[in-house]
Amino acid sequence: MKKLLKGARVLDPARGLDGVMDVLIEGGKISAVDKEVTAGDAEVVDLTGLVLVPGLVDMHVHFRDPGFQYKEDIESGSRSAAAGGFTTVACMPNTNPPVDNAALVSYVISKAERVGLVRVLPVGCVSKGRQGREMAEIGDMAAAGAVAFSDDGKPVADSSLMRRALLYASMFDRVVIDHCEEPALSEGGVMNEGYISTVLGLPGTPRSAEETAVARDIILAGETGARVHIAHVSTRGSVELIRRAKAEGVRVSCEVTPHHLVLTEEVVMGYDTCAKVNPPLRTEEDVEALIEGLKDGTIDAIATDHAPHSEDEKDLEFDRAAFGISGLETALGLVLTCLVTPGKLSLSEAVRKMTREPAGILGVEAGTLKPGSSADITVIDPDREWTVNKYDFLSKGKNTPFHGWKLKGKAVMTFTGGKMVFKDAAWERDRKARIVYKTGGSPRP
Ligand SMILES: NC(=O)N[C@@H](CC(=O)O)C(=O)O
Repeated sequence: MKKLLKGARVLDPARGLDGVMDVLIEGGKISAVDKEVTAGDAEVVDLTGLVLVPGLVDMHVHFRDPGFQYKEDIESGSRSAAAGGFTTVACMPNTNPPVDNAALVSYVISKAERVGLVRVLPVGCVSKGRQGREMAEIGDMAAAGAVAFSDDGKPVADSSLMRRALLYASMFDRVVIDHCEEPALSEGGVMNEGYISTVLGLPGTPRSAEETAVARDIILAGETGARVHIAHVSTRGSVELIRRAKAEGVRVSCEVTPHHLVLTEEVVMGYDTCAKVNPPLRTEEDVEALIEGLKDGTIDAIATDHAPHSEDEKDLEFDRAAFGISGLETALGLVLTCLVTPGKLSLSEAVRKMTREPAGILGVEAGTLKPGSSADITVIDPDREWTVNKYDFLSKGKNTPFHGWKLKGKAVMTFTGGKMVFKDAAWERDRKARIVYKTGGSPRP
């Protein structure tokens, strides 16, 4: 079955493409991207006025399966990803049991394939049971399809274990993703340490808890020559450390979440537990440094750290609630509204950090529209105005601090391997109505 996606602005930062073009899909693959492609027998989809980009890649999600499926499972997580415009996600192993062996890596892969909506790439644990003591079977897990290794949710606090894991993972050309947090400094902290934590009477986590761990990882990566990836960077100091390390040739990459780019600790003022996240939301100065880091290439990728929780785990006193934000369905809208529209980041830079860059860090073939590659495609309506409604989320996790936010720009169609895995029904209705209004006739089928 051939499909011809016609007339969109096609943006593929991996290949430096930006212009109105047609995209032909054949046998689940991209077969042509060009001005005026003709294919007589293809189903034609008119995308005039829309933006077509490679399927978004999120290198940091929590799908909670096995063990915590009441928060999310691979099916609900996949639906949520497709609705957010993501076609590839890397899934963290802080499940129950933790994904620390080849059998569990295979479980995640086969369940995701059965669901068949998006590509779910398992990240395996660095340590057995995520206990931070003994190294897990990294080689076995790599052979079974783990794309990276991390104890995310916890740091690899033992520096000797981290050093050995870096060396060992590099033998399989895999990256270690570290949740940088020095436990002795962060212990008990539930928000950023500062004036607001003092006013609210909540224990704070200082920036140094993150930065000392980032510094250690940089030193270990420099010494071993192995690659390290720093998850969810949140402070100005971390950005500066990583910038300096990159300039010195250390093989370090990092990501930032949409919530750390658009919110500060001030949203905690009302004790909203949906703003309780790890690492904590910081200050304006940190947000500015994170955006600067994105622009100058210090920060490679935007990743959601999609962390769904049940209502019972959030509807509690602030210090007892779970850490985490359900982020897949708001990420693109937040990036477009808060970074691209005000000119802080170009559309092309934003797309690059949500496609090519994370795919490159994980070493997976995704994030480009190169002919011959899998037809993983996201169609964005940059003018679509919408209001975040957590009850509309396809994720089981309704824990968002963005409920009620008015955003502009949205994924309206998502294709994985040429198959449409999401279409925004409300948007489609409005578009058809607009066409009728313009032409005064019946809408095109
Ligand atoms: N980011 C979060 O606030 N929560 C994550 C784990 C983590 O990275 O702390 C989760 O798994 O819930």
